[in-house]
Amino acid sequence: MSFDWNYALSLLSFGDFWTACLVVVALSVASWLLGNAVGIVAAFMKESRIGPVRWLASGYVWLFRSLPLLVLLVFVYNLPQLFPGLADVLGSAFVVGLISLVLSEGAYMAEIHRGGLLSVRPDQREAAQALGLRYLTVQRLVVLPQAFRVAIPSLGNELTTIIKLSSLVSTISLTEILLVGQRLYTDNFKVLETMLMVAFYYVLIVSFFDIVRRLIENRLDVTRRKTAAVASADRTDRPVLLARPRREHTGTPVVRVEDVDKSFGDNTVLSDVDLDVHEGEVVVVIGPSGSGKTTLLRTLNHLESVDSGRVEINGALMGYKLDDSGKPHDLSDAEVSRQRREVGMVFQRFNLFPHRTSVENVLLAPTALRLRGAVDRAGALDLLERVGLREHADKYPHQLSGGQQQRVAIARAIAMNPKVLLFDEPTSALDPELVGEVLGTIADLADEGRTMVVVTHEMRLARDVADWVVFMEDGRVAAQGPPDEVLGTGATPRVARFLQQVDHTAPAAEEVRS
Ligand SMILES: Nc1ncnc2c1ncn2[C@@H]1O[C@H](COP(=O)(O)OP(=O)(O)OP(=O)(O)O)[C@@H](O)[C@H]1O
Repeated sequence: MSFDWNYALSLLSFGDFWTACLVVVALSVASWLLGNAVGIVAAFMKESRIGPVRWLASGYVWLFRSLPLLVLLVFVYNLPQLFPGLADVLGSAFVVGLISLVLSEGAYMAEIHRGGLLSVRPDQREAAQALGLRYLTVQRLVVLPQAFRVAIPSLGNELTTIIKLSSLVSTISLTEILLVGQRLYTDNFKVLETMLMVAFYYVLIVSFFDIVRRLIENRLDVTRRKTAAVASADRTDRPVLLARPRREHTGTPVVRVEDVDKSFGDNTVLSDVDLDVHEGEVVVVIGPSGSGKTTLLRTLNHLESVDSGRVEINGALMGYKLDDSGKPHDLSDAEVSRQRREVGMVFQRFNLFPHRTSVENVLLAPTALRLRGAVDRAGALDLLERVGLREHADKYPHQLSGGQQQRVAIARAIAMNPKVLLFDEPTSALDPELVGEVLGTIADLADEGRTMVVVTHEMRLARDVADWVVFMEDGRVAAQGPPDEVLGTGATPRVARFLQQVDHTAPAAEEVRS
């Protein structure tokens, strides 16, 4: 018996196969889309802090990853025997196939999405929270797009798997490609010829979706875009900082910290901390590593809660409300997010959103929050102009130098027009030659009269830009006052020793004492 090529090729124009292809595509795409939705929900549930929610998701993933699809199909198909009310819905082989594939694939996709979610660095969530975005908005605009980009290759594989698994639905009489072939060869016994063409149709569909997957991957992966040469001609305001007239440490405080204590387990990180920051004042916080500077800064926008004491921004207690007996209760996510909009934050590692261009980073929060009078694209471009980066507006973070990224982060923070700007070691992650441009931008903001709290090891900032310097040691404010006093002749021996370590132009402790 010879292979009948003419017959095999004639099946290329056999209409039933093409109709069956459409059924396979519709079933596979619908299962993939719904499986993704189930998978994302299950992935979030598996990461939940609530035990029963986590157990429910784990149970689902465990059960449906263990069950063979064929068993599930037959089970779902026969459910109307137990529940006759389901006969209408489960009368269609397509619906039975869809439900079974979604349940089964959702379990696999949950693990893929969980991997994607875990790959998003926690500081991305923090940067979005610090902009005053609520939990769900943070997930939608910042976490999921980044997680999805990581998951896309594996999710593409799942679509291929689904397309192939859809052949199993022939067992419950869905007229898909395999069933069309089976019907043909039971009539004419040309098994090999028919199965060759069945294979051809599956390969065709899988190849088509492979191309689509690659296109989507390319589109979503912004890091594959060509890195335009980073122009060195952008404005780097001041090569050296100019000392500015000091502002008096008086008036109504924008930030008030009173008796704040904070521990991590047994480690007391802040103890009896008091601090006032007045409107238009630049407070620079210095001190040895581990003295609690960053933790103090993070309590100001409630990225870190306090154990006792109070933090007030513009007169409002940050993160808590007091009941009639004066007992503090946590504010809701929405209330804390609203408070955080008053406090801009710039992080040591910039924490720009890598899937958004510079201008989109600046616009993300104002657009998502739809605040009245919020900056629009023109406003965002103006802000980028102010930090000397107008011509880099459409570049992605990976196409910018560290100093440029930090200046975009500054523009992003001021786009919310906060009452106070916090800087957490804004130059520590920069190469030395890029430090000056960021310091210059901070000095410009000081000249504009912005209220700022800056944690830094840059003594130039403390000496030339600060109105008030706070020296922290072992979680306490060990000294505070105008820079000339704290860092100059009035420096305590401990501050003088610290200055000697970080700033070789400082006078030695002995000179200070004499
Ligand atoms: N989330 C956390 N969990 C546990 N311990 C923490 C946490 N954050 C900070 N700490 C601890 O708190 C102490 C103070 O840390 P913090 O980062 O505030 O100090 P710092 O003065 O900013 O130090 P550096 O100048 O090195 O950044 C350190 O001992 C640190 O290990």
